[in-house]
Amino acid sequence: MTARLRIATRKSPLALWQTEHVAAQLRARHPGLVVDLVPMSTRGDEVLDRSLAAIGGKGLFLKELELAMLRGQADCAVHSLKDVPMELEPGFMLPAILERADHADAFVSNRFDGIDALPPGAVVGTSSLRRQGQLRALRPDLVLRDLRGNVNTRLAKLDAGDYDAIVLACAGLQRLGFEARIRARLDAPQWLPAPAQGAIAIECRDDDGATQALCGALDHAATRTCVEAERAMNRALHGSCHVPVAALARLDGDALELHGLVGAPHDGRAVRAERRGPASQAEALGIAVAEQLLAQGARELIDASHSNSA
Ligand SMILES: NCc1[nH]cc(CCC(=O)O)c1CC(=O)O
Repeated sequence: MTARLRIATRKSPLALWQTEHVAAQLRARHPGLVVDLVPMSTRGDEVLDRSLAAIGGKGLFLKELELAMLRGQADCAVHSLKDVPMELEPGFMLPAILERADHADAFVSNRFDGIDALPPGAVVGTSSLRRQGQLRALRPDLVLRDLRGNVNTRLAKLDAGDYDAIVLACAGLQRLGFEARIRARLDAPQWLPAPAQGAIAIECRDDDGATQALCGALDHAATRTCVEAERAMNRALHGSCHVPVAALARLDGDALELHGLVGAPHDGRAVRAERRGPASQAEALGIAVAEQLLAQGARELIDASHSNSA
């Protein structure tokens, strides 16, 4: 019998690119394996006129794909790990986290070279509270406007003249062939990405050993260690995904270094923390950095942005 693996995916160009990338790697690792894509539409993709928080959070992007796995229509699903809730649905696990691509955010503009070059009162598009908070902290004068939709849609809105600049993830732009649109990389330690930004994850049922064995071949241990610390920090700070939290862990031999930030999109306040620990204690490091942030008042900043995010 020919071994076959069906991968559920969202239909956005970035999701399809990422799933094709996983499929190609699986075929290379397992000669003879037949890998098919099962593209699906999710509520998170369809409802564009309301904020994600208002319609139920980022988990919406996963739900239909998880149902397909429960119904036996797909064996696994591919996600951007930064869009995966800190707590997975019971019955699911991540058999592989692929090697991280560029973790940084990108400043994209048709007129300006970077945040510092923006004139007073310039209009910057992003719906991410994390990006809004960091922009506000650097430049209280900027006008921040919502910008939703997939990467291609957001670039089109910039080109239509709706914004002076927008902020996107470098990884998504690079994957879709838009690397040339990156005017500046917004990078650590001044600017921090979303927890797990740039990392692709495969999700499957935790009772499906055959799929776990096939997908496990793509797991990248160093990336898993880093994102474990980042996600543990985020988990310790809140329950939902729609909060102004940023984190970046880097592995240097056996030493793991984690930078964390909580911002306030509305007034530009921000608290930061950083700490090093052994790679074997990634989760504890994440919790320790979260505690440092909470000791500086992070809870108040998170609650303030919640009450304003609708
Ligand atoms: N929020 C959507 C999303 N989810 C993952 C990426 C980029 C790819 C990645 O982080 O791996 C993007 C686009 C963006 O933030 O610009």
